[in-house]
Amino acid sequence: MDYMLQWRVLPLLTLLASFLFLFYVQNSSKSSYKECSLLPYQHYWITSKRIVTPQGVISGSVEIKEGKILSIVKEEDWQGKSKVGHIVDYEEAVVMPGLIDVHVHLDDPGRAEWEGFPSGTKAAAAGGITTLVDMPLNSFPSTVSQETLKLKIKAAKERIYVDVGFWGGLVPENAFNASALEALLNAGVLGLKSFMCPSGINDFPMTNASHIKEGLSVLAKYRRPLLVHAEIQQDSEIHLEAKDGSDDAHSYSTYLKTRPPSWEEAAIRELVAVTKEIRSGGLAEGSHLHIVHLSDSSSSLELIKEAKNGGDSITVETCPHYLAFSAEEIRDGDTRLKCAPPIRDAANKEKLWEALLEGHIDMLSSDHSPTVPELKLLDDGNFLRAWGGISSLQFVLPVTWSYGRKYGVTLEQLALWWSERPAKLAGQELKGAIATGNLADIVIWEPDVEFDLNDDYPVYFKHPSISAYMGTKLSGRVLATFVRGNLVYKEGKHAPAACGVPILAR
Ligand SMILES: NC(=O)N[C@H]1NC(=O)NC1=O
Ligand SMILES: [Zn+2]
Ligand SMILES: [Zn+2]
Repeated sequence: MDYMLQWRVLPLLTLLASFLFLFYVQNSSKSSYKECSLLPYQHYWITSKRIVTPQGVISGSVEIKEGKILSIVKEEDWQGKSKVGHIVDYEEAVVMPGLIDVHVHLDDPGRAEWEGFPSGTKAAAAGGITTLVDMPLNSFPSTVSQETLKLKIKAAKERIYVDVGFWGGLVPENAFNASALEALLNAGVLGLKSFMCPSGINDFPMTNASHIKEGLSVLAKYRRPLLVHAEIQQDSEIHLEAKDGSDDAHSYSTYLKTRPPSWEEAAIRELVAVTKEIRSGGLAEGSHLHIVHLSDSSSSLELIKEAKNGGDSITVETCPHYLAFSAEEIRDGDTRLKCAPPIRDAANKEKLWEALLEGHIDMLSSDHSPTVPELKLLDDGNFLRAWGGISSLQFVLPVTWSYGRKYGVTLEQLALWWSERPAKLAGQELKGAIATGNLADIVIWEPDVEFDLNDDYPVYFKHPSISAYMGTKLSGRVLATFVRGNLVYKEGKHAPAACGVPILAR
């Protein structure tokens, strides 16, 4: 090519390449929009004989348009109504608000080999969870500042299949630094979380009552909750070091003795004293305390009931593993069931169910706290050294249903414990119920379909072998999960693109 010709052709080629590039960018963003959902409609109806609404279970249809619930029509009012849009008929399957799990450790960034945003949120979607709130610890660094929250958001971006909010950490380092806490809250955490005993994670130290009081008073201005892991180590108990390495370390009863109910009781007593102080100081407006994963259904629960009756703004959650298992049945060396506070005896479990059914326990959460199999020490079975935490994220709906049936649990109760009340705690007023104007976060499931959690079962969270539920039979199969109107999961298949969004409080 001669020199002059090159001069004319090159700019033309560059122009052509630019056009092609722009065309590609435009179209790839268009196709990724469609990849968010396995259903190619923006306006459609979900029909079923069993739709769980705050007004009860109805037979009818839910109209969804551009991610929101546009209307809910009962079957008897359906005739004569003009039906614009596609109809998906789920017949007898249950249509319920998507679950909101307010207590999940996704460990991303920093310990993504334990769990991760893609794996954790795929598991959530397959289990009917449409929103989860990520805990500030077990990832690295811990989410204790504006900067570390940014790292979380960056790690979550375009990698989450359901919506994800974040709790920030209240730790000694930031507790007396109101401007640091405000920066973290302004950056969008939905509230703060702290520990009253060692957390098991070095960069997440425990707090005392004065840290907690400071945290609660800053949070009150934002009307966001403080979540607390309520256990305080008591002196009188057997020393871990003395027992470690002995045969006893393989027996569950040894571990159980190391964390008696008095640990929970001491923590809750102290927390209630703090809320009383805040009230007497006239600072209670907007302040809210949430106790995570209650296991002790005796004295600790009584203290919570008293405080609630006295007008304190307190809520409490428990987890499916405390409702499904009891200490008596945990085999020696089965560290899959090690968690803190520990799973207690069968009588304690019965009382937990009673408290839940009577409304003294407000909600449920998974406390999905995974690790790698090596740290669960499954081969060795040393309860004192193994990682404490139960992997369960994908299974919480069928577990609550399967174990709750014998107590007469209703679909409305499931929606209350897993959607409505968690939505309120997380400040998500457009989520948590199938109601006109809300976001279309919905799970479709078949309560009577049983399945075995065997090795062939598709589990999406990492390391299913450490989950205490593997090897059990459950009832309640999730058919489909919709997040803001996107069908993100359908019968073993996820939408191609991860279109969940980070939820930031403002
Ligand atoms: N660090 C951490 O996730 N700890 C959790 N595990 C557990 O069993 N209880 C917890 O608080
Ligand atoms: Zn905890
Ligand atoms: Zn936890």
